[in-house]
Amino acid sequence: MKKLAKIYTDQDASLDPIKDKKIAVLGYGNQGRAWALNLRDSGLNVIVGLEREGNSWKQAVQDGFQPVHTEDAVKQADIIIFLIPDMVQRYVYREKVQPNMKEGADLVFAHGFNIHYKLIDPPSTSDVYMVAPKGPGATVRDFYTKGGGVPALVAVQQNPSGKAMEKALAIAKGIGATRAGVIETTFKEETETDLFGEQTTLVGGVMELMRSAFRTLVELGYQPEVAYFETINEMKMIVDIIYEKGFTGMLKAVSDTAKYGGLTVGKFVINEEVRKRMLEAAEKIRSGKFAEEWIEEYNRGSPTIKEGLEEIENSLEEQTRRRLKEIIERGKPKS
Ligand SMILES: NC(=O)c1ccc[n+]([C@@H]2O[C@H](COP(=O)([O-])OP(=O)(O)OC[C@H]3O[C@@H](n4cnc5c(N)ncnc54)[C@H](O)[C@@H]3O)[C@@H](O)[C@H]2O)c1
Ligand SMILES: CC(C)(O)[C@@H](O)C(=O)O
Ligand SMILES: [Mg+2]
Ligand SMILES: [Mg+2]
Repeated sequence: MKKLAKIYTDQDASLDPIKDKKIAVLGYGNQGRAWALNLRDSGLNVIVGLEREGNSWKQAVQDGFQPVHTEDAVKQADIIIFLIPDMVQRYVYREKVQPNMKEGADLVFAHGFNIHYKLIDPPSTSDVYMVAPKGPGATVRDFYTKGGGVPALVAVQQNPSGKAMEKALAIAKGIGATRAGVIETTFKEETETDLFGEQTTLVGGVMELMRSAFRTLVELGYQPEVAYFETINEMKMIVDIIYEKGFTGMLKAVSDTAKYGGLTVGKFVINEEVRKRMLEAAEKIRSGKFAEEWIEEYNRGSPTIKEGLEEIENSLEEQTRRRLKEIIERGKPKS
């Protein structure tokens, strides 16, 4: 049998190792805002560090922080958390963090990309660890304010103090993750599985599955509104049941006709060919080829992202959603 994962919860974690430390949260976007607010609400000493006095700065001020420029946050910090885009981290590290950080300050990540692919080479005197929430930033904040927490992975890359894991667990506790549970991993495992998940399932796979089904129905002459409700809108309801009760619970909640069709046609559509492509996607991540391609895309000004977003925004799926928005809003539960 495979070794069971090591899981930590609230009883295994204490805020003590970081309660007297100054924590610099660099970035105030998806994760940055959630972490800064949760860590502050957990009684920790947070300073928000930002590059420019732009939208993030305004948002941080509105949330009661007094943001400072990155280098000023870094100078004071015992713990420096990178919550800026992955592609930006190495430049900010090189230009603002490394020249200004206190010797031995901790470097903390929410995703292993820059360390695993060796884009950042941290000083040997720093603890380097990761707390990677397994959910979007807005959910990290939402669950925390409602007494819960989004599960996370923790990993230690460098540990000159010998206390890196205790501090990783303390941060995980501070953002609410240990209220759920935190799994110990490595930078390699987190980086590769996170990229694989977002590409093949969470972001790419699910979206393209829904879009392909929508387009098939529309091409066959069915009304786009009917196709939208069927192949896109209902997904949330089905996934909510999977979240609450697993696949078994979901299969119980649908008709026998849906069970039979789902159990047979699901495998016909998502077949061995698709699995082969999933393996290819994993290989591209593991070999570093995906990282190389993404760095190159970013260096060219991310044209593929820009085109992709524009194509989706103008797509029939999104046009249909805009038409159905009021119905969807009206139908949402009121409490
Ligand atoms: N988005 C998520 O929910 C999520 C989930 C798990 C892990 N992560 C990881 O968390 C980290 C942050 O991701 P995110 O999605 O929260 O980032 P984001 O795109 O929301 O980051 C935006 C913040 O970074 C700042 N920023 C943007 N460009 C910058 C630049 N050129 N220089 C300096 N600052 C800049 C912005 O001002 C803003 O404050 C990444 O390592 C990511 O992989 C994200
Ligand atoms: C929220 C996700 C997809 O899980 C995260 O991994 C990201 O990169 O945004
Ligand atoms: Mg990711
Ligand atoms: Mg992820």
